[in-house]
Amino acid sequence: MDLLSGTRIVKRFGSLAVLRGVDISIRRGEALGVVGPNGAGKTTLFGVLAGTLPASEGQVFFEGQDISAWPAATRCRHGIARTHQVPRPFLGMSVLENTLVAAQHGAGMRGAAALQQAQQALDRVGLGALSARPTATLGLLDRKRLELARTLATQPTVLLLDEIGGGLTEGELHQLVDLIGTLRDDGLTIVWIEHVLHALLRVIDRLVCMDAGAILAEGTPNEVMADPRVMSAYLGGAAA
Ligand SMILES: Nc1ncnc2c1ncn2[C@@H]1O[C@H](COP(=O)(O)OP(=O)(O)OP(=O)(O)O)[C@@H](O)[C@H]1O
Repeated sequence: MDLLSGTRIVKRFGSLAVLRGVDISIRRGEALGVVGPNGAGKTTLFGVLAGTLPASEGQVFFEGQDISAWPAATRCRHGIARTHQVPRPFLGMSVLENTLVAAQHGAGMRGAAALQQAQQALDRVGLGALSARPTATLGLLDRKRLELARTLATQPTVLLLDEIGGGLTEGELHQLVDLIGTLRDDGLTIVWIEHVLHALLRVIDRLVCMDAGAILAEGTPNEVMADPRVMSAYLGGAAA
């Protein structure tokens, strides 16, 4: 059974149809990559799956249940967590405080349990020793780690990662990919939108390519990358 899926998802902004009947299935325990040219609708699809954007048409299912009407906070409590393309941690707070907020608001935890959950999430991403640091002093890789810790503190079943590799040096990206690989190996289901293809390919089992609000191709990474429609979508996107 799929862990998370969307059926015939349509999303319109006014008269603009940004998603045009997308069917997507995410299997429990898999790492699924999502690629596609700018404006393909990838982030919008994440919004619909996570519940921050209401779909205009279609349904979202999680663990066999129709969750289309669930608000984002309810979906988060049930284990659907996402990172954002532009993370917005509270810069005035410490690393631990930021993670604690996620444990409290995302997972509904309180007191010592929330604190323990936040500390474990920081240890898991390698930020345990920096928990007292003001968030504003973190470098980019550590901010990405913090973004992951904030999602882990909500006790997710599935992680939706939106271009978390952006802006890193090759060496930093390597470390981030290793970290995401350990989360996958721990059994988390991962859906990762990423333009940096070689990073994605080190983690994912399956790949989906979107273009113009629809799924153009899906399958093993090799199958999708060899699909001529995928190449022409990228060239078309670059020329646009
Ligand atoms: N709130 C909104 N109102 C109107 N149009 C929007 C809104 N959000 C997104 N769009 C449009 O929807 C289209 C798809 O955007 P989306 O961010 O989902 O694409 P994407 O595939 O994630 O692109 P990128 O790789 O550049 O992040 C774009 O044309 C974008 O301008």
